[in-house]
Amino acid sequence: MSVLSSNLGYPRIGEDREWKRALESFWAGELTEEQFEFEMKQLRLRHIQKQKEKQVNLIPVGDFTYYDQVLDLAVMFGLVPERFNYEGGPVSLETYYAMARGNQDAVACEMTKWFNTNYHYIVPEYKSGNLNLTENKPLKAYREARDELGVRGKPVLIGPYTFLKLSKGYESHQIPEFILQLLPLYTQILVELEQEGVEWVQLDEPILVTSITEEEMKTVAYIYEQLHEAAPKLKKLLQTYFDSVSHYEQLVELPVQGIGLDFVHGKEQNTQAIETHGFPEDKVLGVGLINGRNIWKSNLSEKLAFVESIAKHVSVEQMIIQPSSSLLHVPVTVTNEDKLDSTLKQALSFADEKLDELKLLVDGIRLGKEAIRAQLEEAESILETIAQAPFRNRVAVHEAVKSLDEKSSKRQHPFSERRVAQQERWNLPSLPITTIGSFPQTAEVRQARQKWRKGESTTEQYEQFIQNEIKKWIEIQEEIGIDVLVHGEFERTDMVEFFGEKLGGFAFTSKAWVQSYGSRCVRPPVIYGDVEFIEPMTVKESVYAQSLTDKPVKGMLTGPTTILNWSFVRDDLPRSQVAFQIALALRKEVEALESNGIQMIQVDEPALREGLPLKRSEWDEYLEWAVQAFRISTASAQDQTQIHTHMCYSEFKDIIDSIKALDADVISIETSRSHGELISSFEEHTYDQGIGLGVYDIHSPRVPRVEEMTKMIDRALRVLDPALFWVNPDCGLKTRGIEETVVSLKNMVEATDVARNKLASEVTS
Ligand SMILES: Nc1nc2c(c(=O)[nH]1)N[C@@H](CNc1ccc(C(=O)N[C@@H](CCC(=O)N[C@@H](CCC(=O)N[C@@H](CCC(=O)O)C(=O)O)C(=O)O)C(=O)O)cc1)CN2
Ligand code: MET
Ligand SMILES: [Zn+2]
Repeated sequence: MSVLSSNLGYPRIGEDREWKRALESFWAGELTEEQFEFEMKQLRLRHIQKQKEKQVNLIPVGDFTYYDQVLDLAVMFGLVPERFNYEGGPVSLETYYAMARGNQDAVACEMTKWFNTNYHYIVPEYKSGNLNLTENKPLKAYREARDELGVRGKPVLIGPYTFLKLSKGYESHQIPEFILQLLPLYTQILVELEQEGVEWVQLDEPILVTSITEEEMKTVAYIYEQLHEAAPKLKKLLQTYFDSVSHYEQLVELPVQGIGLDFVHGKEQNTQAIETHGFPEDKVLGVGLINGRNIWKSNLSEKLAFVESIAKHVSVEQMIIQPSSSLLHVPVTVTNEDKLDSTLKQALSFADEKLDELKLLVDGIRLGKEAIRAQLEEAESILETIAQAPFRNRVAVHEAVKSLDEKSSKRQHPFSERRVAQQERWNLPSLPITTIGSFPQTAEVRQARQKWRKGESTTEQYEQFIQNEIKKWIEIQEEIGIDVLVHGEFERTDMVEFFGEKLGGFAFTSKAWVQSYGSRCVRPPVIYGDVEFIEPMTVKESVYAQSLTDKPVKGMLTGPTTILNWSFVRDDLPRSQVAFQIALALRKEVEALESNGIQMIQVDEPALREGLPLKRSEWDEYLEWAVQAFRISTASAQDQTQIHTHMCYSEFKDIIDSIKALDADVISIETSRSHGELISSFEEHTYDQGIGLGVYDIHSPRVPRVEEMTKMIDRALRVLDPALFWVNPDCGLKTRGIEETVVSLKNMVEATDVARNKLASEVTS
C-alpha cells in the first residue's frame, strides 16, 4: 500500500458563486424546485470531477449541502422543532429552508459560529421521543458520484459526539437519552454504507479538540464501540481539526480504522503526543498538512521534512496526506484574481491550488524529494521574496506597536464619570432606540457600485448616489422615531472589506468568496504587510449624515480583532501584533471622526468571540490582547464621546467579563436569534454599562410583531438596569428588504413606547 491523498471537504459556492445565485433565485421563485435540484447536481458533480482531475485519492462526498451541513444532519434525523408542523417522512425543502431562515409563522433556528470560523451553522434543537432516519444523504451522494462519474467517494458526516455537543435544548441528565436516540440513526447510516461497499467514511469530530473531560471521552468511546460493532468492516476515519486533540491516548485506542489530526493548528501538541505515545500500527493516520484556514502557499520542503520526522513513529504506508480541515473556509481558486500584485499573487493558494500542493506532496513522498525539487525550490523562493518585501518591514509601524504602554489603552476617566458627561451632552430619552449600522444593500446599491467600479459612472455620480441613500434613510429614521441614527453603510461592500480597501498592508480580491452563512458570502481581505492608516476612511459619510439631522448619528467602524479575524492574515507575525497595528490605525480614525464633530462612535467587534482559542486554557491570553486592541483603538476619545460596540452570533455568556473590560460606554448584542438565551446570564453577572439586547432577528425575512419585542424588552429589564438599557435589532439590516425593514423598525419603536409607558407608570405608582 502506498501513501494516499485525501480531501476533507470542498467549497460548495462555485467559482462564480453559482450556488449562492441558485439558492437566492429559488427563494425568489425564479427557479422551480426541479430546476434548482438540477443546478445543485451540476455543481456537486463539477466539484467532484475537479477533485478527480486533481488526482485526490479519497474524494469527499456528502459535504455538499443546500444550506448547511449541520442542518442536513438534523433533518436527516427528523429533528424538526414543533413550530414547523413537521409530520414525519423526508423533510421538504420548504421546511428545510423555514428552519434555516424562519417564515411568517415560525422563528428560524438559532445560527451560530462553527468553532473558531466565520462560518455559521444552524443549531439543532433536541426533542425527546423516537427519531427516524428520514433519508441517508451520504449514501445518496456516494451513489451519485459512483454512477455519474465513476468516483468511489468518501462519505463525510459530522460525528455523533460533535452533533450532540452542538445541539441545544437538552439538560445534562438527558444526554444518555439523546445518545440512545442518535446511535440507531448513525448505525443505520453506517450499515447502509457498509452494505453498499463503501471503503472509507469520514466522521468529523472537531469537538474533540476543545476542552472536553476524561468522563466525556468515555462517552465518546462508548459511542464508537457501538458504531464499530454495527459496521465493523466499514473503515471509519475519525477526523479532528482546528487544534490538537485533548485526549490523544484515549483517542487512538478508539475502535476506528483511522484518526485524522491537524498538523497545522495543533501541530506542536499533536506531534508531541505521537512522539511520546506512538501511534497504533493497525490504524491509519490522516496527516492534516496543508492549511485549510489560510491562503498562503505551503512551504513544501518543511512539510516533507515534517512527514519524515513523524515517519519515525508512524510508517508512511499508514499515512493519508490531507488538508488540515475542510477547504470550505478558503476561496475556490487564485486563477481568477487578475488585479493582485504579482509578489502577492504567487504566494497565494486557494482550494484548487491547495489540492495541487497536496498532489505534489504525495508525489514527493512516493517518489522522493528529488522528483519535485524544482517545485520545492520555487515555493521556497516565492515565500522568501514576500518575507523580505518592504511592505512587511515598515519600521515606523513596528516602532509604534512597541511603544504602546498601559496609558495607550485607558480612557481619561472611568465609565461612572463618563456617564455623567455623556448624559449631559446627549440628553437621550429612556430606553434609547438605535440600529446596528447598516440598512438594506439593495440590488440598486450594489449595481451603482458595480457601475462605478467598471468605470461606467464617475466618482461624483457614485458619491452622489450614496449621499442620496444616506439622506433617504436619515429621513426614514427620523420619521420612524429612532433616537440615535446611523448613516447606513451604503458605501461599504462589507464591513471588513471596506476598511481593507482603505488601509495600507491589505489587499482585496475580486472573486475570492467564502461562505459565511446560507447564501451569504464574504471576500476576506488579505493582510499581507504592515498595517497603516492612510487617510480618513469614514469621515465624509458620517459628517454628511450628521449635517442632515439634530439627532446624533453614530460613526461606524469595525474593530481591530474583527478585522483581523475576518481577514486572511500573514503568518509570520503573532496575531496580537497585527491586531495592535490595526488598532493604531483605527485610533487615528476615531480621532478624525471626533475632531469632525462625530462624538458617538461605534466600533463593532462581532468576531471577538469567534477568535477565542478552542481550549479554555488558552482563552485568557487571547482575550487579554483582543480587549487591549479594542481599547487602544478607542482610548483617546473624550469623556463625552460615547463609544459603542456591537457583537453577534456567538456564545457570549462565558466572556461577559471581557466584554465589560472593553470599557465601551454602550454595547448592543444579538439576543433574539438565539431565542433570548443570553438574558439569563445577566442573572449571574451584573452589567452596569450601557447595553442593548437585540429585540428581533434580522436574518429572517419575517416581520416581528410588537408583542414579541415588548416581551423581549420586559425579559431583559428584569435583569438589567432600565437606566442603561437600549433598544435595537440583533444586528445590521443590510441583508433585508426596504419595506420589511421599515415595518419592523416601526414595530420596534411601538414596542419601546409600550415599555417606556410601563416604566413611567412604575415610577409614578
Ligand atoms: N465579513 C463579514 N463577516 C460576517 C458579517 C459581515 O457583515 N461581514 N456578518 C455576520 C453574518 N455574515 C454575513 C456575511 C455576508 C453578508 C452579505 O451580505 N454578503 C453579501 C456580499 C457582500 C458584498 O461584498 N457585496 C458586494 C457585491 C458584490 C457582488 O455581488 N457583485 C455582483 C455584481 C453586483 C450585483 O449586480 O449585485 C457580482 O460580482 O456579480 C458589494 O456590495 O459591492 C452577499 O453574500 O450577498 C451578510 C452577513 C458574521 N460574519
Ligand atoms: C456582523 S455585525 C454588523 C455590524 C455593522 N455595523 C452592520 O450593521 O452591518
Ligand atoms: Zn452584528
